[in-house]
Amino acid sequence: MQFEETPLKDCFLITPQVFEDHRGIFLETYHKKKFFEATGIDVEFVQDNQSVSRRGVLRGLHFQRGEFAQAKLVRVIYGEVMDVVVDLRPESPTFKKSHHLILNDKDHQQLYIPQGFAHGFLTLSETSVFSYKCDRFYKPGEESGIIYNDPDLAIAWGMKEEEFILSEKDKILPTLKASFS
Ligand SMILES: Cc1cn([C@H]2C[C@H](O)[C@@H](COP(=O)(O)OP(=O)(O)O[C@H]3O[C@@H](C)C(=O)[C@@H](O)[C@H]3O)O2)c(=O)[nH]c1=O
Repeated sequence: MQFEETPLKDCFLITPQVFEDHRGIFLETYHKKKFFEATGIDVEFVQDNQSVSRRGVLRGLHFQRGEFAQAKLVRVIYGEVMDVVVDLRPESPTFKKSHHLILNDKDHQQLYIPQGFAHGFLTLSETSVFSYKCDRFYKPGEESGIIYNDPDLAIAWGMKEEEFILSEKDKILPTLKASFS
C-alpha cells in the first residue's frame, strides 16, 4: 500500500498492492495501522456509504458544515469516475485549490479527503459503484456545497456539461465566492 500526498495538503492518494492469481485478485482496502504510519493521521471511520450512478451523473461538490465536517476515504468498486476535491480550510496553504483525478476498478486507487474539503465525482463509465468511509455521521440539514461549474475553480470534468445528470439540490449550490469571500 503506497501513500502519496496530493497537491492539496493532507489529502492522500493511496495505491494498494494487488495480488493476482488463477482465482482472481485480492487487495486490502483499508488498514488502520498502515494508514496512520504513512500519513500521521489518526482517523476513526464511523460510516460506510455506497452509491451507484450511470454515465454523466455528477454528485457534488459536497461537504457538511462546521463540527459535522467529514473526512472521507473514497474508491471505485466498479467503473470509472472523475473525482474532484476542493480545500475549503481558510488556514490551509492550499485553500480554494482543487484537485481532480480518475478513480477506477482497474487501479483500485483511493483518495483520503480530510475534513474541511468539498468532494464530488462524475461517472465516466456506463455505470459506477462508488464506496466510501466517513469519520462523522451523516447529518441532514448540515449538508452544503459548491456548484460543480464554479467559474473560479473551472474544473475540467472530462465530459460535456450537456451530458451531466444532477440532483435538484446540486443544481442550485452556491459559488465558491458566495460562500468563501
Ligand atoms: C450522504 C447520505 C445521504 N443519505 C440519503 C439522503 C437522500 O435521501 C439520499 C441521497 O442523498 P444525496 O443526494 O445527498 O447523495 P449524494 O449526492 O450521493 O451525496 C454524496 O455525494 C458525494 C459526492 C459525497 O462526497 C458524499 O459525502 C455525499 O454528500 O440518501 C443518507 O441517508 N445518508 C448519507 O450519508
